[in-house]
Amino acid sequence: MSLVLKNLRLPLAHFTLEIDATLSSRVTAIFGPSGSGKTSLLELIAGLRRPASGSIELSGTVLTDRATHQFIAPQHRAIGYVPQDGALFPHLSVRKNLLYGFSTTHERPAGLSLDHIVEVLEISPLLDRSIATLSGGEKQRVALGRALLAAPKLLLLDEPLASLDVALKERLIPYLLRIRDEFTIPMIYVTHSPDEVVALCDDALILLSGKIEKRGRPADLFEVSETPRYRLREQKGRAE
Ligand SMILES: Nc1ncnc2c1ncn2[C@@H]1O[C@H](COP(=O)(O)OP(=O)(O)OP(=O)(O)O)[C@@H](O)[C@H]1O
Repeated sequence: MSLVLKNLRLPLAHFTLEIDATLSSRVTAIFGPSGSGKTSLLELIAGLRRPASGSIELSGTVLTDRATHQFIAPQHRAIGYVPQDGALFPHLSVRKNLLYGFSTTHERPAGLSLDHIVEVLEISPLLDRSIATLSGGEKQRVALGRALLAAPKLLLLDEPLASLDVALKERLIPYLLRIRDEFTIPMIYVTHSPDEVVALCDDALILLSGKIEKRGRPADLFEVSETPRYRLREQKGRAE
């Protein structure tokens, strides 16, 4: 996967988002303080917003180019976007939420079946429950499952663990590691947490007032005082 963000500009309330970067890692972190433009950047990539100038190309396909007036609508980008709140349909069952993404796609790589994703995310006991009855962590797993079932070429995750308590975060990290390692879907992962960057990501962009302040390998950008617990749990094959 190669995501080329070329001279992208998007004026926001207090600054202009200005990004020029090529992303090609398995998991790229976008890290930065609140209001630094992380969600706005994901929305540009998803096609929910249009840049004032610049272009976005995903593995050779132009998604947006202001100069040539090209613009592929969000539903035709093959990009899975899990916004901060998960955006599930609250009145539908877990199964129906999962199948919503499933029914809109045609091509399906091996492994991206309903049964396999339900197994990986351990959500089979939840299938007939309504979304309204789920905990925060269960909803996050269903939102991930729904996005995966649409067989995206790229998965955008906006602070998927932000609203969860520490214990639940630790329980969900192994599921994200499984997604990273079992499916070959690259991810862009927005977070405020250095721990999550180090546990999950191969490349990290630090955003400040809409500009890339720093970029590098997570271990070079963040101090890790001890081996992350997340990794140890994954190696034991535990994902409770
Ligand atoms: N539609 C908009 N028009 C103008 N300004 C906007 C718009 N949407 C967001 N902003 C502003 O742009 C800045 C960046 O917002 P954004 O949501 O991208 O930040 P963020 O880094 O994702 O923040 P958080 O970590 O709090 O979610 C903020 O100052 C926000 O108020």
